[in-house]
Amino acid sequence: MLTLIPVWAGDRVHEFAMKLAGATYMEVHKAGGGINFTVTHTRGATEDQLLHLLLPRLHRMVRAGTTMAECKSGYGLDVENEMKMLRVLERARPLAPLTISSTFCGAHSVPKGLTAEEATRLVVEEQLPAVKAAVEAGKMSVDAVDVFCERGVFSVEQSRAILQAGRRLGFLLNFHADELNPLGGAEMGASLGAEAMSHLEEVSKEGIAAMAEAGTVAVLLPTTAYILRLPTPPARDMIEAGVPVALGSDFNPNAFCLSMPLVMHLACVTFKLTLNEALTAATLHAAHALRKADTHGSLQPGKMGDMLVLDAPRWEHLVYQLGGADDVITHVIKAGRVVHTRPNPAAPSATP
Ligand SMILES: N=CN[C@@H](CCC(=O)O)C(=O)O
Repeated sequence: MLTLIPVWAGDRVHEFAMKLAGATYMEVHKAGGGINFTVTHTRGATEDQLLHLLLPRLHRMVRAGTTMAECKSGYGLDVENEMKMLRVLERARPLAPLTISSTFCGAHSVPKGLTAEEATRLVVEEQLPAVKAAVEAGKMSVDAVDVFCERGVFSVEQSRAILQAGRRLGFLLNFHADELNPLGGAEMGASLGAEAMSHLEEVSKEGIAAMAEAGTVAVLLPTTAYILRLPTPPARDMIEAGVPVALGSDFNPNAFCLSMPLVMHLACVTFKLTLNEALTAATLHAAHALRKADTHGSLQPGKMGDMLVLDAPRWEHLVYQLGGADDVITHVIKAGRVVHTRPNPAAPSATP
C-alpha cells in the first residue's frame, strides 16, 4: 500500500478552499502556491521538526492497515533540502512499524528564480549525484527517481533527461505522467522501461499499450482525482490491456488522506474497480510497483508476514464501511509481529 509525499510543513487548507471555489490545481501552482508554498515551509523547517510531523502520519497509516509505503521527497528542490527530506525518511525507518521505500523527487516543481531547463540541469548534475553518493556511503537507502512531467512543470524531454540520468545511477523509475494533460509521458516512460507511473488521468490509448508492453505498473491515486475533480483515469482500459494497476493514497498537502481502505473505496466507486481488483491493486500490484513483490504484497511462504486481522464476516467490510477502517481492523501485523491493536477491545463488534 503505497505512494505518498509525507515529509512537509505548512498545511494548505486555504488552497483547499480556493479549489472548492473553482480554482484549478495549475492556477494555484502558477500563482506561486501549491508545491512551491510547501517548499517554502519545508525549507524553513528543521530535520527534527519534519520528523516530528512525519511520525504521527506514518502511525496513522499503520492504524489504517498500511505496512509498506513509498515515501517521496520533492519539497526541497535543491541539494540541501532534498537531502534533508531523505534523511528524515531515513531517521523514521526504525521509529515506525512499516517498510519505507524512498523515492527522490527533486524535479517535483521548478524552484522560484529558475527555468525548467536550469532546474533539469541541477537535478541531473547536482541532486542525483548527491543522492547516489549518500546511498553509496551507506547513509541512506533510496530506491527510485520521480519527476512531475506536466505542462508548466517539466516537459517530456526534460523528464526523459532526468529519468535517464536516474537510470544510469541504478534507480528505479516511478514518476508522474499524464495527470493534467495528455503529453505522451506514458509513452516516454515505457520507452525507458519505467517500473511505475502515477496519476495517468490523461493517458492515451497508445500510452496504455506501451505500458502493457513494457510491464509498467499504473499507480492510480483516487484521492487526487476526487479532490481536484479531474476526469477519472481509464482504469478499466488499463486492466483490459494487461497493465497491472496499483493504488496509492497520494498523501500530500493537496490530498490529505492516510487511509488506504478509503482509497480502495474511492477506486471501486469512481474508477470502477471490483473489490477484488482494489485488493490486488492495494497489495500485490503496489508491492510490484516498488519491485518488492518477492517479499511483500501477499501471504505466501517466504514473504514478510504483513497482514490485518478484521472484525467482520467478510474482508470486503474493510472497503464497504466508508471511513470505518479503524473499527474494522483489530490488529495490524508487520513481519509477523503485532504493531497495532484496536483500542478498547471491549467495544462492540464493528459488524452491524
Ligand atoms: N502532482 C504532483 N504532485 C503531488 C501533489 C503535490 C502537491 O500539490 O503538493 C501529487 O502527486 O498529487
